[in-house]
Amino acid sequence: MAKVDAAAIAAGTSGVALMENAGGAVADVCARDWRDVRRVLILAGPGNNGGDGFVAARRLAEAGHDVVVALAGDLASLKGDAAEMAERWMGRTVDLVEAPFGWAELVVDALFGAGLSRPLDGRSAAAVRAANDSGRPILAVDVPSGLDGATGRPLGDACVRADATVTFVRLKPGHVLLPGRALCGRVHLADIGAPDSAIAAARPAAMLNRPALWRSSFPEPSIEGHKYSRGHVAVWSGPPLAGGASRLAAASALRAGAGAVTLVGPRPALEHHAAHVTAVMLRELDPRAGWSDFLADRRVNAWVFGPGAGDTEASREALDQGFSSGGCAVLDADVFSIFEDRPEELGAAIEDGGVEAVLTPHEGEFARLMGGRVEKDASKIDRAKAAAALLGATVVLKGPDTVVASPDGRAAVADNAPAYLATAGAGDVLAGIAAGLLAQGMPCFEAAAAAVWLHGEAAKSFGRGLTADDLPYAIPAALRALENGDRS
Ligand SMILES: NC(=O)C1=CN([C@@H]2O[C@H](COP(=O)(O)OP(=O)(O)OC[C@H]3O[C@@H](n4cnc5c(N)ncnc54)[C@H](OP(=O)(O)O)[C@@H]3O)[C@@H](O)[C@H]2O)[C@@H](O)CC1
Ligand SMILES: Nc1ncnc2c1ncn2[C@@H]1O[C@H](COP(=O)(O)OP(=O)(O)O)[C@@H](O)[C@H]1O
Ligand SMILES: [K+]
Repeated sequence: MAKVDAAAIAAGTSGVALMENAGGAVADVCARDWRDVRRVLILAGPGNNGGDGFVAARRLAEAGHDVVVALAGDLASLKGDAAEMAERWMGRTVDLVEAPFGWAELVVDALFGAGLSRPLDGRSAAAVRAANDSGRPILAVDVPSGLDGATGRPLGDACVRADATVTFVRLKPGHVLLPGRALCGRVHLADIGAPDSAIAAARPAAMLNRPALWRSSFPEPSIEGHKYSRGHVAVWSGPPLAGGASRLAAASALRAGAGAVTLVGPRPALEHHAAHVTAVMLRELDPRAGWSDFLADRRVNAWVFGPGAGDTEASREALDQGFSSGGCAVLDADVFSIFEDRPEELGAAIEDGGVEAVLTPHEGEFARLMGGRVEKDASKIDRAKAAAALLGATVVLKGPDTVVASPDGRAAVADNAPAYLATAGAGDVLAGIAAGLLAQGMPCFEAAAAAVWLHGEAAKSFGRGLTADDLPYAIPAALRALENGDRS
């Protein structure tokens, strides 16, 4: 944002004009979201975030509100645009320690924004705690004070827990990554007049995972097609009594539009599968020919390995055969145990086999696979990107804020998964959807991002009470939402 602001100013929009628009947007949200509120307390910090607070104070007072500004530090030490805005504020200013929380009906947090560089301490930390404990609604300016906008994590113990946040120009990672997203409340994005050329000057760290990112490569069934032209997915089945995971993946690949899906495994496992599946095909693994022979069949376009696979000699051998067969693969679950603390070897196997791979670890599996190779304090976006670069594969780092990262540096963050998607087997469904899309020819990053979005929409369409068994049945509703262009 510093780059965008600087480029906007260089292109002729003054810093004061940007700040006026920023503070004005804050005042607009106060008036719109808190219609009946009259008494507004504004906590103003020592930098430009505080400057936005002074603008909001003036604009709210002009609109008839009773406003008090509680300033951290003294007026004389304000600089630049913030000093200018403080000068234009004619109302009451008190010291931060005297902030009248009991009097206020709404608190505007303009203490620290993008410039926060260290944990809050002393009076700022005390004011933040008092604001959180006051029971008054809090509207944060840019980011809740104490939150690191680049990572979505508080820098220290004290952090504002806002009911809403007004940010400017573009969302920051901290507005979508957890716990930041929860600390921001409702997020409003305001245009403050930074020209597009200024925005283009800064490369975004990531995009929100929305259909616009991948819609153009989403597969459409062709009237001239047949089941195999819609793609054939092979799912490796583990041993009997661990078959649920691979069955969920297989059913989901079919629902995502693959023309055919086959579960491949030892006969005792297939006997269990046979009691459950109908449209999914079953193929007994030929111990002499093996998994690679099945994959070599030209009609297999994507394979899934990991859900319910087991970390056994047989599955290690099959995984090796998979790598040497090449093709598109979704690697999940037990693959991360097999390659525990050996991501370089996994990356080499992917590269040597010429495999187009999508890896879908949750945080625990990610830590197991990567060992200490990725800096744990880095943002979830940067951790996923680092792993994608090291592995030469698309990495889907799952959770409430699933990040999809490509080795080419692109990243997308999902914000559409409902909390009740955290249910056993949901990850197996995601692996299956991704494989179904890969088999239909979608490139890895796009297939993974589309799968994550459909997974979240499917869960939402079903609602609470969702189990992973329900998820494949909910995929058609997500596909309809996509078709109807509900989201952009
Ligand atoms: N033209 C623009 O740029 C626009 C900017 N806009 C607004 O400006 C905000 C960014 O402003 P900013 O860069 O001045 O940073 P801000 O968040 O106010 O804090 C910096 C001050 O805090 C201090 N400080 C840091 N950590 C601290 C700590 N723990 N405890 C105590 N002090 C600490 C730091 O001191 P230092 O670290 O240098 O010692 C510095 O004095 C942005 O979020 C948006 O709201 C909009 O108006 C649009 C136009
Ligand atoms: N709090 C949450 N909110 C929304 N989605 C979540 C949350 N926690 C996990 N998920 C999603 O649920 C799925 C769980 O997958 P995973 O951890 O592999 O479980 P399993 O191995 O049981 O299938 C992932 O897609 C993940 O993104
Ligand atoms: K703030």
